[in-house]
Amino acid sequence: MAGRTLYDKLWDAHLVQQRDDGTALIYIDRQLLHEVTSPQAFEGLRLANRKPWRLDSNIATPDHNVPTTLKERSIGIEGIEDDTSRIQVMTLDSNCTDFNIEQFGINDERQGIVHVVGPEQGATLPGMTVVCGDSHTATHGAFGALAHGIGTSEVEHVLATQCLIQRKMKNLKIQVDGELGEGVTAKDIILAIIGDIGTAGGTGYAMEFAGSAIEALSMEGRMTICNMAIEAGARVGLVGVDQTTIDYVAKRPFAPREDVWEQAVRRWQELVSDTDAEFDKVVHLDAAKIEPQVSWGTSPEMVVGITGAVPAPSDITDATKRRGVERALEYMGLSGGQKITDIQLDRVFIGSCTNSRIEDLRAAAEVVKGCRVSPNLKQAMVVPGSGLVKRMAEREGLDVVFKQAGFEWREPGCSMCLAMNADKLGAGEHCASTSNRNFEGRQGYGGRTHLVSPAMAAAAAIEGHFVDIRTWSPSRTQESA
Ligand SMILES: CC(C)[C@H](C(=O)O)[C@@H](O)C(=O)O
Ligand code: SF4
Repeated sequence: MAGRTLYDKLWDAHLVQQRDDGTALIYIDRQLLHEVTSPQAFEGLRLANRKPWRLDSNIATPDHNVPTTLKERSIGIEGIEDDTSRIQVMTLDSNCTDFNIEQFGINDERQGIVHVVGPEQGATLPGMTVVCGDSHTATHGAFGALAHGIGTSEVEHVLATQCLIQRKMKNLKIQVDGELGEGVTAKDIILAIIGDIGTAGGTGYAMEFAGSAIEALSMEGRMTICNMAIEAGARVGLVGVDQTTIDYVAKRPFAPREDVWEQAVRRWQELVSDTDAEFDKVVHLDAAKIEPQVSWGTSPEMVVGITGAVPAPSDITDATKRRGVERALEYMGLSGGQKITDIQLDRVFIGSCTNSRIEDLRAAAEVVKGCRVSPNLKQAMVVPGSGLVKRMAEREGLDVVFKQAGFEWREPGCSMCLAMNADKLGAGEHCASTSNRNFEGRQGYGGRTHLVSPAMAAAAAIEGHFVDIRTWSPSRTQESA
């Protein structure tokens, strides 16, 4: 028998029933819930007079609609000024109480973006199936877990039955070998991959990231990469389990206790693709060739290295492609051929489930230390991914570094990643953002998003435009400003 991929192994281990029509029933180990996609699911349970099948498999936290200013947060749910947001967060709260589901509520220090909270708590473990009514659930695949987003009716189905109807995907391997250059990060790897294969490149596949460059990454870096698998069209991103995975999980609140730990580790170590496993498609990338990336357009595949330029429509022969680029340039207020380093910024956002973990904040703080945010910016903000990330950062003094440089230091949540709360871009504003989507209006009506790594966002905040982090030296230190 041919070897199996990691995805095959996870699938086989959770298969309840294969049906003749190609669909299958799989068992779900963990469901994460947030306020946007759960209300109708709970309502459905209520109407059918059903109870959750396995209470302790569910964990909830509000993230999309929570305000990030201390002023609103200190009051709790009642303090949320926006009516829709307040109702959403309140509804999650009362549903969790009614159905007896564990929630890290708005004033709980463990609250945060669901994809930061799950792994941080050890609620995401190797070998699990993890679902959430959220497309960035792919993040959790960094642990060798089969994780993907689901729709609200499926949230209800999982609550009620602990199972999900799925079709098996194909296997795609993204092999990234070699060493990253100084200042080049996991975010640049995934942006470069999407730039290469396009936003449909992974459609229909479970996408496993492998190779020496992936193995060298921390869990934070691997999560950043799997987080954006969905932006490459794949619902599932995966990284095989190794010692880095196990070290991260050890002693987390929801991790297996001491008496079963060794047993769990032995099972987890099998969660890698067999050496003779066959993938339906393999893509190779050389890590050493990846530059810090900046997206210039309205899709994550519209991305280029920092030394590059915005494409000129006149160079594009394919008419459909040319029109797509023209439209994106018009929306973004950029001209063809413009150098990336010439793009002037209005705001800088460091946060989101892609890049708001402690390592991301450390990387950004390292860059801004002793510098001043450019006076040309309207705002530069740092939004930790969870209350625990925030506390850890504050213990390390990172909040002081950011504040002294002129950044706002906020409370945890999705924040400016998408315009579902008070943190928004104004029309026409350019934002260097560490998030994952740059669609039209994503960060606010008419807003213009440029996706970058935390280090690149931090340096851009100091200069007011993009710079090459590899060669940059700050023009504005705190002494000179
Ligand atoms: C609101 C939610 C359903 C959505 C998602 O599915 O990803 C959001 O988190 C996003 O990033 O666009
Ligand atoms: S941080 Fe952004 S991408 Fe992540 S879950 Fe929230 S809105 Fe979605």
